[in-house]
Amino acid sequence: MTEIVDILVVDDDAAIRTVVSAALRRAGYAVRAVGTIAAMRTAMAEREPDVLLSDVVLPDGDGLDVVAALAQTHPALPIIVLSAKNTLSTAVRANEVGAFDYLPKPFDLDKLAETVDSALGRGGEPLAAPDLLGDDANPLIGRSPAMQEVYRVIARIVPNDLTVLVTGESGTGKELVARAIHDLGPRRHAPFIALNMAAIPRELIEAELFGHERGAFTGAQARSAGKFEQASGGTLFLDEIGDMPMEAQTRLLRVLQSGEFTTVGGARTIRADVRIVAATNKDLAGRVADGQFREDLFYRLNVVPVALPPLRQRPEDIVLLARHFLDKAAQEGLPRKRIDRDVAPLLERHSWPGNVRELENLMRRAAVLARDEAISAGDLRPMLGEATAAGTPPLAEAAGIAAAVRARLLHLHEHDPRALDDGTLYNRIIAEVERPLIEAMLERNDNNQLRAARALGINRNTLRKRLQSFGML
Ligand SMILES: Nc1ncnc2c1ncn2[C@@H]1O[C@H](COP(=O)(O)OP(=O)(O)OP(=O)(O)O)[C@@H](O)[C@H]1O
Repeated sequence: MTEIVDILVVDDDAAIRTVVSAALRRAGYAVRAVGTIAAMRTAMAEREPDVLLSDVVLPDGDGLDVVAALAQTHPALPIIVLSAKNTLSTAVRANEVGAFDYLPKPFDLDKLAETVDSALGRGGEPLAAPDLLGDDANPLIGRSPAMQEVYRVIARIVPNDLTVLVTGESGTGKELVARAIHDLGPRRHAPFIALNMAAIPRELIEAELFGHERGAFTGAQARSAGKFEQASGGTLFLDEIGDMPMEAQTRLLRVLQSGEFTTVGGARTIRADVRIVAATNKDLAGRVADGQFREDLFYRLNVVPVALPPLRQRPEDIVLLARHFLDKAAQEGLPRKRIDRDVAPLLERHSWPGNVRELENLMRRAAVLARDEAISAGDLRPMLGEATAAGTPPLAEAAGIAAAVRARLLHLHEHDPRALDDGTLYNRIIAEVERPLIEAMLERNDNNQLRAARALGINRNTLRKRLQSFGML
């Protein structure tokens, strides 16, 4: 006779109890389903189940508190948390309190059966030490299945020290994820230190990372602690890791292998007590193939990959994020605005080359520029560049010139690829950066060309030539 596996489902929603029970019975399990914590206790006293599936918000208490208690009293019982509160902190908390897995609602019934199967196979060993509790901050917004998958990965890596590589296009939230991993984990009381490889001169990267002794190189007048030392006990975020020069890569690899580093020009060896989170918007595997990135370092960094999906692949999140950014803008003192229902299709069909950052900037601009309290599709269309003939948004759309240029190139790649090869790209992009700069400096100097040219550090004739080329003279 085959052994009967008994599953107890706790959910106050009768429809979910019915659907889940039917799916699990079809998969060959015996199922009992109850709607409250009190009823669950009675059912557990009658007979201990082989797997428990519990909702988070229950009428007589918090399901996660119950899971935490059960993880102590019934360490062998695998518990799967079902939740409609699909936030990063729910995923992290479920993991911390010792749940075997976390399934965000609505879930796929096949996935449910699969999770129950693997819970039984695993024997219910909790995934994480149940002793740390993240705070309730939910820095990441998004309920799309793609973001839920990201939360599940983050929840699993938060409690340990594994090196993480966050990938994704520019503006998808890589830095935010790195901060969340730090803020929710055991190192949260120590510093989070970020270093952007693309933003510092190549020859200074090693000194920035490892620190230097007095006189280590020209200009090194005093000893300086590097980022590894500053981040001690905490997290070191290496942004744009794909831009790290080869020599620095070799040194970083050595640190990851030995757990120690030596300051530049110094004999001092220091133990590296940091968690490394690296990020890139480049195809790092491609760089390895081209010989621009060390393969061994790639594997060391890529212990746990977290891939952030571009915004255009998670349209369900767009309106949610738009509301969040309007709220944030209002908290920062910008006019409080809301979005009309009719804007959702417009936002959802835009391609978002600058991803979440582009949406955030758009909402800030709309908060300032829209006349009514409700932002309409009519307000947004020109800001999204839909009204312009070329269909390209102005460069200022994205924050940061490098990000703006990348966003523009992506946009051209998607909408007007021929423009990328027509031989005018350099001048066009430079003009777009240069013109607002010159305009701003003229304005600041009351249209006095000589003063504006001096402030810019260019010759007055050069300034005049540029103004002519812009048709401004
Ligand atoms: N899921 C999200 N929820 C809320 N805010 C988000 C989310 N993703 C990104 N943001 C916001 O969007 C902006 C860009 O995010 P972030 O700087 O983390 O992107 P990035 O991928 O590191 O970009 P880059 O590659 O250009 O450095 C930030 O202001 C961030 O707070």
